[in-house]
Amino acid sequence: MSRHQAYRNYDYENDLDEYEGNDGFEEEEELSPEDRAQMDAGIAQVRAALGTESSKVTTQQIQEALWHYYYDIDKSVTYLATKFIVPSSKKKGVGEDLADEADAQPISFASFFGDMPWLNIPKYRQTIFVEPPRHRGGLLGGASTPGKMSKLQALAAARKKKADNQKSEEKLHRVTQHLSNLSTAPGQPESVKENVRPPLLSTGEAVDLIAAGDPIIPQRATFAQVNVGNEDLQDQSDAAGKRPVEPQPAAASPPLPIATPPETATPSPFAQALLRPTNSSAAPSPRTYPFPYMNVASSSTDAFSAPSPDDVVLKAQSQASSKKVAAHATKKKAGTETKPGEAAVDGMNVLRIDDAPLPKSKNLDVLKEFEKTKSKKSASFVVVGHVDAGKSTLMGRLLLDLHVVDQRTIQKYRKEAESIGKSSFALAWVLDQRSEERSRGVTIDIATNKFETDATSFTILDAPGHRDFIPNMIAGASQADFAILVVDATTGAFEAGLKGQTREHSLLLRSMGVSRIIVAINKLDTVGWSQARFDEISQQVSGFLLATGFQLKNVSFVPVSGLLGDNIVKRSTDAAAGWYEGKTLVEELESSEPMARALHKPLRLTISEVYRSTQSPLTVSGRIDAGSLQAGDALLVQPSGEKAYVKSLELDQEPVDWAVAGQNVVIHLSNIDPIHVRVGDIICDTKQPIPCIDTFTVKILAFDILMPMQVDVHRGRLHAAGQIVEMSAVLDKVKGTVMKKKPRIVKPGSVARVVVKMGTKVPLEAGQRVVLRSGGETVAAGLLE
Ligand SMILES: Nc1nc2c(ncn2[C@@H]2O[C@H](COP(=O)(O)OP(=O)(O)OP(=O)(O)O)[C@@H](O)[C@H]2O)c(=O)[nH]1
Repeated sequence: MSRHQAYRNYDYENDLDEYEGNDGFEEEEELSPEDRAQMDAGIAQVRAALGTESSKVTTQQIQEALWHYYYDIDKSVTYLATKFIVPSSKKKGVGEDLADEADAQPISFASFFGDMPWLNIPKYRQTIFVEPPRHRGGLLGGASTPGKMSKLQALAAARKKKADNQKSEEKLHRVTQHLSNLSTAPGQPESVKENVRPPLLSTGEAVDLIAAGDPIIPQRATFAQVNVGNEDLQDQSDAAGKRPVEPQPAAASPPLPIATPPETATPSPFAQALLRPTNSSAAPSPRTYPFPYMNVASSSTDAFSAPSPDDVVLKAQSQASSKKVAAHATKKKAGTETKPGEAAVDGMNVLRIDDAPLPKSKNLDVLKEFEKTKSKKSASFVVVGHVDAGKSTLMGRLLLDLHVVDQRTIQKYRKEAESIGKSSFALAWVLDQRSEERSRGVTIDIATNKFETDATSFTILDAPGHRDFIPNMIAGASQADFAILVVDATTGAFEAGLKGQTREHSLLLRSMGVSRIIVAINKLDTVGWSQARFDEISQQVSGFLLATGFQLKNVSFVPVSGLLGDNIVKRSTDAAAGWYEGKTLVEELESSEPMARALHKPLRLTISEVYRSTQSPLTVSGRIDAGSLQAGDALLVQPSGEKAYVKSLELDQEPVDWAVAGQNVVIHLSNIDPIHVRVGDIICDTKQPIPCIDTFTVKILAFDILMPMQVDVHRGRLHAAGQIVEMSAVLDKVKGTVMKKKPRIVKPGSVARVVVKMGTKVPLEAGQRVVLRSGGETVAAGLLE
C-alpha cells in the first residue's frame, strides 16, 4: 500500500486532532498475524502462571511484558509479579524499570545483556579465535612492514638489480657519445662546424627551418634525428643496421673529416611527405630518394593544395560576414562616434539569427476596436470526466450534428475504427487525432475544436480522463470559461467514476476557478432512459459538487446519449426519454456566460503550442489570459526574458490585426531565436512583465494530507518541481481568517497558507491558480498570494 493510500484510509477526523496536540506520538505498530497468535497464547500462559493474582494485572501490562521479553513466559511472570503484584513505591513502565536498574548498578556488558539467551553459551561451544597466517614477502599486500624475504626472492632481486644497472650504464654511454658529437671545439673552422653532426632538432624546429630554406636542413632534418628523443626507436634502427654506431668516448672523439658526410638515416617517404618544403620551388634534398608514387602529379599532398568544398563555403560565409560588419561600421561611422566596447556589441548584433526588419505596428487602440466589433461572444469549455465516460464520443457527436464534421468523415473514421476492431470509437476520433490516442482509445493531449452557434463561438477543450494525464487536464481547465462534466450512467460505472476522476476533475475545476458546470449524464441508452437512474445520479453529483464549492444555481444536468445523439443538438426522439423536457446540451452551452475578460490588465498569454509555420520559423499559440496585443508589438517571453515581435496574428485561421483576452490566438513571431521559447512559457507585456520567482506563498485547499514535502507545481501548461517549505497557517474556509498558526500537517479538506520553493525560477504572479501534485496524486490547489 502506498503512503498516500495509507493516509487516505486513515480516519483523520477522529484521530488527527489528537495527533496535533500530542508531541510524543509514535506511529502504532500493527502486530503480524503470527505475533498476534503468539501474544494471545502468551497472555493465556502468563495468566495461568499468575493464578488468582492475575486479576491484579491488565492484559496490556501482560502484553507489554511479553513484548519486552520476547514472549519469555517466565521472565514476564517474574517481572509482573514483582512489579504489580508486590508493587514498588512508584508505578513505572517496563522500559523505565529496566532503565532504572541499569542506572543503579555499574554497567557491565555481561550483566546488561545477562537475560539475553544468546549470551548464555556453554564454554565448550564458544568460538576460539585463531590468528590468520601471515604470508611472507608481502605478496598478499597490505603489510606496513615488509615481510622477511626467502632466499630465492633475494637472489631474483639481486639479479634484477644487476641487469638494471648494466642497462643504465649502456644508456649513459650512448648519450655521452651523442653529446660528444654535438660539441664544437673552439677555434674550429666554420667548414668543420658545418660538417659536424648537427644539433638534434624537435619536429617543429625542423619544419620551421625547412620552411625558411635553411641550407643545412637537408642534412640535419633527417627522420632519425627528428625522432632522436625516442631512445628506443633509435635502438631499433641501430639494431636493424641502418646506422651503425661506433662507440667513441666523448673526450677522445676526433672531429669528423670535412669530406665525410654526416651519418644520417635515409629519410623515409613519410618523413619526406611530412617535412617537404612548403615552397615548392625549393630545391629538393640531394639526400632524398623519391619513391615512384611521390612523383605522381595527383599525389595526396597535392589534393590539399586547392581549397576543399568546405573551405570554399566557409570563405564565402566569412566574406559575406565581413562585408556585413564593414557595412554596419560604415553606417555607424556616418552617424555617431563609436564608444569603446560598442564595437563588440555591434559585432554581436550583426551575428543575430533573425535579421528581419522589425514588423510595423498600425498603432491601433485595440480595446476601442474590440468594442466597435459586434463580434459573437466567444467561450471555451473543458470536457472532463472519468476515463471512458464518453467525452470524446459526445463531442464528436456534437460536431457531427452541428455539421462541423460531415457524415463522410465519420464514415471514414468508422471504417478505420472497424478495421482495428474498435468501431464504437469512430465519433471519438473526431477529437482524438493522434495515432497513439486512437490505438489506445484514450485522449492524451487537450484536443481543441471550434464550432459556432448563432450567438457564440465555442472552443472545446477535450481533456483526457485517464489519471496519468491529469496535468493536461489542469492545462485544459486553466483555459476554460466553464465545463461539461460527463458522467457514465451505466450501472457501476457512475459509482466507479465518482471515486475516480469525476471527483478529482471536479475539485480541479473549482480550484482552477471554473464555476459554471453542465453535467451530461451520458450513456442513458444503456439503462433504458431510466428517469430514476438520472435522478439518483443528479442527486449524488449535486451533493458532491456542493461540497466541492460549486453553487447549485451554476450547475445543470442533461440526460444524453453521445453515441446516439439524444439531447445533444437535437431533442431525444426515444419515447423512453420523453420524461425530460429541459434544455439540450447546446442550449445549456449557449446560456452559459463566459468569464469576465481581463481586457485592461497587462498582456499575459500562456504558450500552448510552439511550431514552425509557413509564415514564420517560430509560431506560437495560446489563450490570452489578460490584456491585448496587435501586429508589430514587442513582447517579452518569460522565463527566458527574450524580446520578440509580433509579425502577424491569426484568429480561427484568419489573419487579424489584434486580439484580446479570452481569445485563442496564433502569433507569428520574429526577431527571436526559437531556443528561447517553450510550451508553458508566458508571453507578456515588455513594460509590465510577469516576474520569475522561485518562492511563493499560496492559499490552498488541501485534497490530501499536507506536510513539508516535495510537490510538482502546475500552472496551466507549466509544471516544475518544488517543495512545501513552510506551513504558515490553517485558515477559516469561509472568512479566510487564521485558525491555527504553523500547523505541522494540513488535513484534507482544510484551507491553508503554505510557502512553496521551486527548484528554478518560473514565471508566476499573485492571483494565478496553481495545482500541487505529489506521487501522481493531486494534493492541493489554490491561489498565489
Ligand atoms: N452505449 C453507449 N456507449 C457510449 C456512449 N458514449 C460513448 N460510448 C462508448 O464508450 C466508450 C468510451 O468512449 P470515449 O468517447 O472514448 O470515452 P472518453 O471519455 O473520451 O475516454 P478517454 O478519452 O479515454 O477519457 C466507447 O466505446 C464509446 O463508443 C453512449 O452514449 N452510449
